[in-house]
Amino acid sequence: MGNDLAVSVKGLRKAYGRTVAVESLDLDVRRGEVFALLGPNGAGKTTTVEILEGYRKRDGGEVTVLDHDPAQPTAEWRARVGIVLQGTGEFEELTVGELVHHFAAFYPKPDDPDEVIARVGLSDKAKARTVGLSGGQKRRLDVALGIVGHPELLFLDEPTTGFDPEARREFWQLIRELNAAGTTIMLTTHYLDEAEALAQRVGVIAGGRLVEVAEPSRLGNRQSAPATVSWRTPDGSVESTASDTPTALVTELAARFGGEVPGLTVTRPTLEDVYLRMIGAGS
Ligand SMILES: Nc1ncnc2c1ncn2[C@@H]1O[C@H](COP(=O)(O)OP(=O)(O)OP(=O)(O)O)[C@@H](O)[C@H]1O
Repeated sequence: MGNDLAVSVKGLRKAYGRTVAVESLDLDVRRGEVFALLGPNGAGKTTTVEILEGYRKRDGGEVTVLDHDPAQPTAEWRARVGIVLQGTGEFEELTVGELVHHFAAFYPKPDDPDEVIARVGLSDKAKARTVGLSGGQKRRLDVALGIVGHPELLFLDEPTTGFDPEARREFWQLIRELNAAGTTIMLTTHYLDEAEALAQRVGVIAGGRLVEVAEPSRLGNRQSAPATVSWRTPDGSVESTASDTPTALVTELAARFGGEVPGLTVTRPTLEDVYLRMIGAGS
């Protein structure tokens, strides 16, 4: 059947000896979406993603990636899946241009390597040896190598770790452009703002199990969680109340104060608040 899921996982299990890394994991990634997998260190993200990429064997469960079982990878299937690896140090003597052209040759229908280099913002470094690139530039090169084969599905493992704020913003823009051009993207990240900025849906994994999948704004019922309304009382102390109807409360406060409410703030739980609660680390 023509499938609208790029990734389908049911009851995935993987153990390393006595360490159960992933247990009873169900997960879907829809074609065309950016899906972010969030979770603390050791949660099972890399294990899961490497099983999906066809680089680790699972112990149990059903897994389909682009209508194919990744435990039986074929060259044709691999060409449809892009993987952004962390660093390709063994090619340090090659230039950026040489390396991207070299990788393009592995694929049946690659994109134009020079266009890919431009898309990741490395045109002015095309003739530079990769050994001399900065950390952020190396990461862009990793992305170029991951996308030059024109993948339908792209895996990114912690793509912006070590980036400065400007490089992160530029990288996010690149991911959005790839996604707008039709690439399905699955990324793992420790950055909640990154998941919120990029992903249509976020999966939170903890202790090898999927705790929740939701749009970032809906995670942990964030939107409908009570708001905390705070204000300063006439004696100078700060009063705080959790309220399901903050607008009504603010209106009442405005009437009580005859206009401006001193020190007024209205907040809802941040993505970080609900995330920390989910993984059992909240205060
Ligand atoms: N090759 C391996 N051999 C033995 N244990 C492993 C191996 N790979 C992972 N593990 C264990 O499996 C569990 C899940 O690890 P995994 O690398 O999948 O987590 P992660 O969510 O990617 O973590 P991080 O955010 O730190 O990268 C951990 O307890 C880890 O120690």
